[in-house]
Amino acid sequence: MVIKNERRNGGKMDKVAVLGGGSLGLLLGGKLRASGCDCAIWTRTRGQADLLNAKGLTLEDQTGAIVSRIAIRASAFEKARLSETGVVFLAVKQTALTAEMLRKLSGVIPVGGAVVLFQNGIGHRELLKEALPDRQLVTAITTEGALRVDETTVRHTGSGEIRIGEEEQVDKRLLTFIERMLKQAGFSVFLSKQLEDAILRKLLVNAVINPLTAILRIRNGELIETTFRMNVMKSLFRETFDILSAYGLKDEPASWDAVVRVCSATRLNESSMLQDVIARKPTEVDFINGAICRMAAEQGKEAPWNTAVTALVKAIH
Ligand SMILES: NC(=O)C1=CN([C@@H]2O[C@H](COP(=O)(O)OP(=O)(O)OC[C@H]3O[C@@H](n4cnc5c(N)ncnc54)[C@H](OP(=O)(O)O)[C@@H]3O)[C@@H](O)[C@H]2O)C=CC1
Ligand SMILES: CC(C)(CO)C(=O)C(=O)O
Repeated sequence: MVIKNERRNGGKMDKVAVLGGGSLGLLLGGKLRASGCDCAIWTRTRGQADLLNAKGLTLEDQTGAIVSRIAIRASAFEKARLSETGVVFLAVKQTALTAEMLRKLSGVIPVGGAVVLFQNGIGHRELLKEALPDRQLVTAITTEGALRVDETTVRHTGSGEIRIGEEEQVDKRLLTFIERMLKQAGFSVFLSKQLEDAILRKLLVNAVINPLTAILRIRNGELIETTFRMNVMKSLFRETFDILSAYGLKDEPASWDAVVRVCSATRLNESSMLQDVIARKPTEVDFINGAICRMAAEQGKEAPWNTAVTALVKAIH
């Protein structure tokens, strides 16, 4: 199917955009656009934007079967412009949030604009708050699974949910707008006043599953297949839970069950850290296990397991 190549947004300001043409960005952008939202995808390279404009985006289900082909409006981030009250869904890795990137973001997102943060791990909210004063920052935690197959194809590897923080400093109408937009695109969305708990729980899951699958080069489900792997998982889990419990994480047995459940529910997934290791890209380990080590240090505790997995993941390449 040939899709009309839309005018690049030279001079045109976007009202809604997804920054990042990777796994999550293509899933968000594709589904938003398919639901009728006039959302643009901002990519790192001009080449990917050209391909998306020319070919559209192919959305696959978890078996790899094509679900839909969607006409897309894409532009390279260097050419991007956001309207005064625009919303950007930030779908880049934490490793991309360099000083240069933060400077660019502050040039593209006008005062009053909004950014929805989807990153795993912690630390990015504080970084962006400092770099983007007077913009509305919305934190999202998602258990959706996405995998970029190629520059114009994304596989929806697992349906989950999107929790959006209902923080006091964020305009309620903006939150409702974002919630409605994502729901219309087919996502399960919840506004939550207790997002901190969801952030800690996701951090725990990522801190256990991601480094071990990356080091052992196995899929999520293979982690719970042998007693040896379960023992290693349990040790990393116990240490991480103990450190996070000082920040309010509760119920160790239920938390362990949740980690095992995620392994089983996403058993065929390669974790995002394993995908990065295979693609020889920098991983988010510093913002997951590295962050746990820093939290331990603040409490005057040792974190030998988190220290070791951080070092091992970094040592792979
Ligand atoms: N994938 C998933 O299922 C989930 C991901 N997340 C989180 O979402 C975030 C994104 O993850 P994911 O989509 O998997 O990551 P990917 O690596 O697949 O995608 C990141 C995208 O960001 C782009 N990018 C990097 N630097 C820039 C830049 N300077 N300007 C514009 N684009 C840039 C990359 O471009 P290029 O490819 O050209 O380098 C890439 O397309 C991560 O923090 C992850 O932890 C959370 C839950 C689920
Ligand atoms: C939940 C999990 C582990 C699913 O793969 C994930 O979030 C990731 O890979 O980063």
